[in-house]
Amino acid sequence: MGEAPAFFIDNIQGNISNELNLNSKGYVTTIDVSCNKTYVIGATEKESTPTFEIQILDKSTNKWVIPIVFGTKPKPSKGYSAILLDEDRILVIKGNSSSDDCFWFLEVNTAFVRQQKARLGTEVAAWSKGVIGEAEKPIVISGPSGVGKGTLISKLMEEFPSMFGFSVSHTTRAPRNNEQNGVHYHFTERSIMEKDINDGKFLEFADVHGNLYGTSIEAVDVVADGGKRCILDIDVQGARSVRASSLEAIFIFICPPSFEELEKRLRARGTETEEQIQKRLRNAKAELEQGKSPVLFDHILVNDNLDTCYENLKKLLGLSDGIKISQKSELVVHVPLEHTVARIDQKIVINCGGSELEKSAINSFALDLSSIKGGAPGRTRGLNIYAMGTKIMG
Ligand SMILES: Nc1nc2c(ncn2[C@@H]2O[C@H](COP(=O)(O)OP(=O)(O)O)[C@@H](O)[C@H]2O)c(=O)[nH]1
Ligand SMILES: Nc1ncnc2c1ncn2[C@@H]1O[C@H](COP(=O)(O)OP(=O)(O)O)[C@@H](O)[C@H]1O
Repeated sequence: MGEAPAFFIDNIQGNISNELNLNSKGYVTTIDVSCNKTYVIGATEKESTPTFEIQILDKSTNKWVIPIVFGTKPKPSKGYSAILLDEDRILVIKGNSSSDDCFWFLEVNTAFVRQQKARLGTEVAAWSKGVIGEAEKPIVISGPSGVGKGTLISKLMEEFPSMFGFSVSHTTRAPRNNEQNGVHYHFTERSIMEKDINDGKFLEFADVHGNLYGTSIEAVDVVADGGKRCILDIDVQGARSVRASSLEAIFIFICPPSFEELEKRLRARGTETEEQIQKRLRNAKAELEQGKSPVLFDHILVNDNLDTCYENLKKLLGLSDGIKISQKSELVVHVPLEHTVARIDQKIVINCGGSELEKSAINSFALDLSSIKGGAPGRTRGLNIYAMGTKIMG
């Protein structure tokens, strides 16, 4: 069992404040990581915009290093606690915040951080927001161009608007007449997308029909943040990449009743030139071969009659017996400015103090980190909260 104080310093003196260039309103926490590095996490209010800054003191050389920081930073509060977990990430608990915004992880030696350190040859840290509970498994839908993936997904989203959200992919292809940027795709340039891929922002990407397509980690997280189940419309290569990633999903392959029917639909849609249609049909042959793989896909649906196929899709998603009621708890825990934290194995005990009793029904609870998943550059999910030995969230 270790102990970490909840502390904030409102009058910083000496080398740390000089190096961090904090003004008098800054708040700073130091954490020793391994035996030779001290991480200084400082919240500043430069030009009235609060921000977090990070510096590392390498005790072996006695030098300060400013790391490249990935991920979305938390908005600083006036007090926070920090506790090192397994030498690879620091849990930062924001005071005066509720549980949908108070748990953040500063990753210092996770696989993602090590990968970026090796790529950039410099110190790297990465923020990841902690989220209570787990998101429902995303649904990956693949199949050749023109088979009806988009049509089926639109039907599902129309019938169950509060249940499903679409993962908006990035692509380098030009928008079609009816397509809106940010709704159907994020239309982008290859050089920008390649940089973001290198920065680790993509869950998967692939060259499809001569253009780059990819699912950003943010695209999937945004849907889960809204309490919805994410649907991905991606090609077979992308499905394979997601299968190999840490994201657990359900994989569905949509087949045409025949190759001739596929060609007919593609032409009837009227969105591609003859050259593009030929390219899509050539690729469809390979995709139909790979789509038969039971290792890759959990379900195969033949889209012959649209209504029948849609009913079958709903059936395998457990939706044919009416709308499923969301099991999400609405309970939110408040962590006050002054609190203490202590670590017991994979649990962090947060004591909010007696004075907060009236504000919060729970004045002491345990944050269970034994099932955390994901992490930078996305959210860290699977946190659970228990009050006085009783599980209340997650
Ligand atoms: N790997 C991958 N494939 C994608 C992504 N977004 C779309 N695709 C696939 O790219 C292919 C072409 O999509 P699109 O240009 O919209 O044409 P359509 O399938 O004929 O409607 C389809 O197989 C999509 O499933 C993505 O983010 N990643
Ligand atoms: N079962 C079906 N029978 C006939 N036409 C279909 C069927 N499903 C989809 N379509 C039509 O086929 C075309 C291609 O469908 P679309 O959803 O755009 O395919 P994808 O997203 O897989 O490329 C569209 O014009 C759509 O209306």
